Amino acid sequence: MNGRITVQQLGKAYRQYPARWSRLAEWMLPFVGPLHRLHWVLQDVGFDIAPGESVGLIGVNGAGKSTLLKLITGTTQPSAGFVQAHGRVAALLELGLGFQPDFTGRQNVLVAGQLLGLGVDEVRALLPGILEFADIGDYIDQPVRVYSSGMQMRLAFAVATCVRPDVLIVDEALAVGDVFFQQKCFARIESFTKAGTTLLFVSHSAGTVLNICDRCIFLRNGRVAFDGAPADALDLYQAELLGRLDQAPDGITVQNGEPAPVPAGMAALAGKTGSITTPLADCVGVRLIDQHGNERNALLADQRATLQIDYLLHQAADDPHVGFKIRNRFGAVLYETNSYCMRQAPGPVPAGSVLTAQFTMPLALFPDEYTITVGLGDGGYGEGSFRQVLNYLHEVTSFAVLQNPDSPVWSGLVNLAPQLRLSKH
Ligand SMILES: Nc1ncnc2c1ncn2[C@@H]1O[C@H](COP(=O)(O)OP(=O)(O)OP(=O)(O)O)[C@@H](O)[C@H]1O
Repeated sequence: MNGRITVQQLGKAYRQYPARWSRLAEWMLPFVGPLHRLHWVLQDVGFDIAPGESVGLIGVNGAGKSTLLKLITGTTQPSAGFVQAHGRVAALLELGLGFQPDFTGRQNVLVAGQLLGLGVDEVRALLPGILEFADIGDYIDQPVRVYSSGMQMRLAFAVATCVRPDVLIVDEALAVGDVFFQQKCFARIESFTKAGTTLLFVSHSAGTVLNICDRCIFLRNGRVAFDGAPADALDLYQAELLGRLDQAPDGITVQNGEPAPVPAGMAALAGKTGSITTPLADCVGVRLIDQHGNERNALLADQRATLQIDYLLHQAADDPHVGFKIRNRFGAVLYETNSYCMRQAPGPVPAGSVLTAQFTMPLALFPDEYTITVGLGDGGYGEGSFRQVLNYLHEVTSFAVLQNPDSPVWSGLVNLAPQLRLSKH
């Protein structure tokens, strides 16, 4: 049945030779007998993934995740056992590797599309959508060798996902391009899974696995150590990362990193995926200012920063309110608020005036890239709804949070900055 992945007693071994010349010696002197030993990187792996399931695959470096994905896609052959993915399989593993450097992007799309099993006419019909998604402009008619690696990945992702596959295999380590493009990729992956595509997803991010997957396989030393609920698999994985799996697997829990729910009543702003512009107001500035008053797009974690948003009102507004939203690279909303929710109001603002809102806060975020969405509403009511949305700019800019050498070491999404008290009894 299309979309099913069957894996039975699967094993993969590589030959290991004691020295560089041994491979040659083994070949030239067969009577000496084998000089290699087999290094099993996957052993006795078995599972069945039903059509439409979203399954995470986790494990530390070297656990065998990439090898398993390559066996499923048929890029490499098993040494033992059986593996099959049924239906049309799209794999986002080594994106862009198949491109011919001297062909233009457009020519490569035609070739790559045919490798996916599409006819020339089908690829031509899909081309406008592919170009729109990749968004690399005139570069499409340049040879691929002049592309940046980000551009190659954009184009490769756009082609590989130009039709909905029955099985989608993604290695998140290849998370492509800038933060905006990553969000676009995740949105596309999500639309496929909603429409019934089976997803097998390698990830190191607990938040992403919990958001996307309904089941998770934890590989350890080339074997399936756990197959079941993502939260349990992540507990075990985290325990292995902490080096405690053998001692205390039950005593360790993982912060699941789920984004805070959107406050009730903010749907007027939060529910839109695109931007809204009206002739009533224009956003004329979104800037992040560090604690020394300098405008920056990269700031140190845990330091105070001010987000300044300036709106020029072309028409008088009775009760205007400014808001913002910060998302991470996976599109999760980490924080959002607006002046109405903060119980402050500038009062009526006449036409031609600029309304400036400054939100000052500690940037208690994990070092990474984030996007900012801003909005202006008029007439707040309820828990943060507006009679009228005057402007809403979805992901209008991005900024980076840099590691702060003065902060204690932590991981997760936000720095809860705990006060620690140790005692002995
Ligand atoms: N072609 C190869 N020849 C020999 N050994 C290999 C080969 N490919 C992979 N291995 C070995 O197989 C093991 C599993 O590698 P694999 O890349 O599948 O792990 P992984 O879980 O994907 O790791 P990572 O998270 O670092 O990508 C490793 O010990 C690796 O050195």
